[in-house]
Amino acid sequence: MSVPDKIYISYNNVHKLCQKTAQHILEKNERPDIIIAITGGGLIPARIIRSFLKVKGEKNIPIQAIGLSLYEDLGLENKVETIGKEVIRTQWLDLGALEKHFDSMIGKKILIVDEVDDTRTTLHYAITELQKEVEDQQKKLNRLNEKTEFSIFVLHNKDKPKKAELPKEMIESGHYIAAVTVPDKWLCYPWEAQDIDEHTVLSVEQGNN
Ligand SMILES: O=P(O)(O)OC[C@H]1O[C@H](OP(=O)(O)OP(=O)(O)O)[C@H](O)[C@@H]1O
Repeated sequence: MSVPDKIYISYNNVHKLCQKTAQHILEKNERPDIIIAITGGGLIPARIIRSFLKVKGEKNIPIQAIGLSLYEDLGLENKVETIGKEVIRTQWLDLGALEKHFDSMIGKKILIVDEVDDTRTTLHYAITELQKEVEDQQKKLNRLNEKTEFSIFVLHNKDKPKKAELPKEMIESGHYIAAVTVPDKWLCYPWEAQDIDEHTVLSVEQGNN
């Protein structure tokens, strides 16, 4: 069967992919302490997976949002080709708010959530900068021996050559989780739909419900 040019994804499908991933994370006993959503596409999956990661007697997992945009998407001129510089921060962690839950991010399990891993530029930037953030805290507090565990969850990983890498040990240890790997096609998410009823019908026809 040929792959359609556009892949339609319903809200139901997003919900179930989050549920499946949460079960997987809980089975591995790796419930995160903090969820970091990459806005805007990571927000809805982050909120849904939090419900499925809820455990009786435990507090809700705090969600922090970071905003990352690719230069090309912002239409800026003088684009610098260096990886990392292709991304700009439009929003960053609120460490003050996090400190209401924990003393720091050091030693915590941190789940980064986005909807799609396309060229991997955004995720590479996110993990690199978040690791730096923790290292800075470790140096400041002289707590260099504690291990902070980062994981990534995306709904879809596009099967294509990537422009940037993720840490090798993250992939090898199963801390990179893509609920589905899809061909390099246009992904139509429900939150972008102008006509959600038609969108849902199309996604059901493609089996994405
Ligand atoms: O793997 P990459 O090539 O880096 O692309 C993936 C990123 O692109 C999209 O963000 P976008 O900037 O379109 O913003 P949005 O999430 O607000 O839609 C998506 O949400 C990812 O964050």
